[in-house]
Amino acid sequence: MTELELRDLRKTYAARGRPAVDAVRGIDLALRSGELLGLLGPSGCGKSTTLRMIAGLESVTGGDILVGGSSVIARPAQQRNIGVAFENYALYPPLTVAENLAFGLKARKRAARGDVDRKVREIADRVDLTPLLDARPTGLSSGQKQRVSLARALIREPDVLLLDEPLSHLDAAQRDTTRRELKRIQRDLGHTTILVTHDQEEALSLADRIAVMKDGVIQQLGTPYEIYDSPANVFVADFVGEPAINLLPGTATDDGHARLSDSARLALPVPVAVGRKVVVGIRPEDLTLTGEDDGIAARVVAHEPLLESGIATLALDGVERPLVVLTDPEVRLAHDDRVHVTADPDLTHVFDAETGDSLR
Ligand SMILES: Nc1ncnc2c1ncn2[C@@H]1O[C@H](COP(=O)(O)OP(=O)(O)OP(=O)(O)O)[C@@H](O)[C@H]1O
Repeated sequence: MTELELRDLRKTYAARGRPAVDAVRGIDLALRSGELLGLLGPSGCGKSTTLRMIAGLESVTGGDILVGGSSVIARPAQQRNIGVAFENYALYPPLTVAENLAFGLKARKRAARGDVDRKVREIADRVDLTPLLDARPTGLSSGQKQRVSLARALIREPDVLLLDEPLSHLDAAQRDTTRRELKRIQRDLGHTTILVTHDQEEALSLADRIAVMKDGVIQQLGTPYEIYDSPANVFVADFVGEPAINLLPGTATDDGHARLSDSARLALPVPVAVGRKVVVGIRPEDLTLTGEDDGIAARVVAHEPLLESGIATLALDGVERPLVVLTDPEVRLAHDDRVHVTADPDLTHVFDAETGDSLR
């Protein structure tokens, strides 16, 4: 299959009478053949612009896009052999599923009728659409529409597959099934794939590697574990993880701690210059309630006992921000209970308060 490479890719939207928008500010990415890369970031970070530039639907301000080692920048969309499954499905309502799939093929090149029918049947079989070939899009569920959109992108046997928020319109149950199917199909067919999403769960569960993006810049590139376990900065730490990581401002002390308030201190994982302003990050699942006198004293603000684990919101003495802790299922807490909480320094993150960069 084919590698995809983005070299210093840039896009500035410039419209007369309006300030220019630097939507993508120099992206470098190299995808291995068959790799699924998640491009993850909040609304407006430049994900869709990047996807549209790769597909050839948007002009490029600077940089290059290479498919299989050759630049495709001068080629119009139809000549790039890149399949896109759009978020809104972009299906033609008057056409049947089979006709929607065939349309993708015919639009590209004049193909013999028999060939088209064969390819439609093959791809329908691959993505479990055979029973729906004569249905029209309006009668389909969101998950089924998503599969048609995917099949239409795949029927052209693209070198590169682009998935635009593939699960965002599905309900929770459909999302799980579709996610598993998507992964299976992508693995089976081995397409080099970029999945654009604002949903961290979608990226973490599907991607081989994730590029976290903000303001047109990639903040961190790594495996889901690397991104989750070693976030490069406060933005990545905060964006990835549910419930979100606790981020507490503090000052480094001379004995390897961060002072959060007169009574609250946390051990730091690495030496930090005394007096340096830091932000300490601890994920809710990396905190432990002790009930005894070790750790930091806290007051329970709220506790949501859920099935697999509970979520406790605590107030630390003198600390403005609440501390969220994942609790064991058997734990029962009431408002205003006094508890103690400890953190393992190995699982604690520390960031520079000014730059937000990790100090680990
Ligand atoms: N055609 C356009 N003209 C001017 N500015 C644009 C245009 N398209 C996008 N932008 C701006 O470029 C930036 C990046 O937008 P883009 O749609 O790529 O982000 P995104 O991460 O995909 O967000 P979303 O998930 O909301 O689509 C935003 O500030 C957006 O307002």
